[in-house]
Amino acid sequence: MPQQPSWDEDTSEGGERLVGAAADGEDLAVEAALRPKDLGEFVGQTRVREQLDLVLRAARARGGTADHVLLSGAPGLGKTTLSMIIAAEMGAPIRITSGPAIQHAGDLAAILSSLTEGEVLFLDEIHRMSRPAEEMLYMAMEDFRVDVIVGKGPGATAIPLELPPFTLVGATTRAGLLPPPLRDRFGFTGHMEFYAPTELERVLHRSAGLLGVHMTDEGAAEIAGRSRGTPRIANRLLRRVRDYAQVRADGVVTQEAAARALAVYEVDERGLDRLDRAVLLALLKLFGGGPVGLATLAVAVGEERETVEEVAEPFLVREGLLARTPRGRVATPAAWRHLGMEPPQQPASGGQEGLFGP
Ligand SMILES: Nc1ncnc2c1ncn2[C@@H]1O[C@H](COP(=O)(O)OP(=O)(O)OP(=O)(O)O)[C@@H](O)[C@H]1O
Ligand SMILES: [Mg+2]
Repeated sequence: MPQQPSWDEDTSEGGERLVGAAADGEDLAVEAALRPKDLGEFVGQTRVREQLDLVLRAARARGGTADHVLLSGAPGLGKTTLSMIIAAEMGAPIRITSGPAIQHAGDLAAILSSLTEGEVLFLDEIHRMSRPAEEMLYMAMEDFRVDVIVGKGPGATAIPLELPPFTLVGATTRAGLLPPPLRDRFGFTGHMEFYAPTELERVLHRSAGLLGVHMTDEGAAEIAGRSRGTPRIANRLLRRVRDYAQVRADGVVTQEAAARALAVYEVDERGLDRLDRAVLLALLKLFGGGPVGLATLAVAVGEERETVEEVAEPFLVREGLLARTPRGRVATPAAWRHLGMEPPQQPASGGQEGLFGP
């Protein structure tokens, strides 16, 4: 059975985890300063960047408003950043709101009717908008018009309201949850991928420059490898390593300082933290690599079932360390090797032959 990617892996932990992808309070405070301001500064995402560049250039050349843009991808990959870049590149103001903030269609009508021509409306977590608001948005996106309903029951009347042309930028961690009629109304959809280590090194060098931190190339590589493909995590780890370098070394972020600092914070070379390793270790040591049921595995690590399933597993699956099979959780040979053990020659129990190919 194919694994459904789950991008919401870190939403349940309140951002307390050093390698959690959701923004915590400290992130929010520094992120504004670290956000790239234009497409040229935006690292990686080559395809999305090139496509978006064309969309925006063409719109500018026509002297018009850019098509509506949908950005999808895991937390911390740069959706909010890109929405601000879109506005900056168009020389347009940006209005920021989110799906959960729009409870009633009236809330949306109020926002839409106050937009100025060419303005960018950023709708974060667009998959969490209420149904009536969503339907109002369809018409607004397509015809730049909304029907404001006045009154109730049989006497209710719809008053049409013209809107100035605007660009909607929607962001979602779950593109699959968007109703097709909504998805179809975006002229351009950009899917954000996880970043390669070399791209994260560039993000880190840029951030170190802005924060006034001295960092060697090796230091950047060490942090990048532990950042789970996510710029937000890379920037957060950089701040922790900077602290360590200040207090225990000469302030320079070297490979050694980074490795030692992140060992203190229990983030290993591959970006696994204490919980991730506890899950793998239980799976290997107590259950011979599985298969074992989720409930049993959760008891063995002393965590809630949901914590194991939603917090630890998505990254382990993504890294190819753990597989979810109909018979239970199974460790891959890579998991054994990651924890410094030899994978067993024979499959842990019968019937697993062929699970990982020849
Ligand atoms: N391509 C990039 N180049 C440089 N820095 C980046 C890039 N993408 C993201 N960042 C940094 O990562 C941080 C998080 O990015 P951002 O807030 O845009 O993520 P997001 O996709 O909106 O996350 P969420 O789903 O949690 O809202 C920003 O502070 C920004 O500095
Ligand atoms: Mg965001």
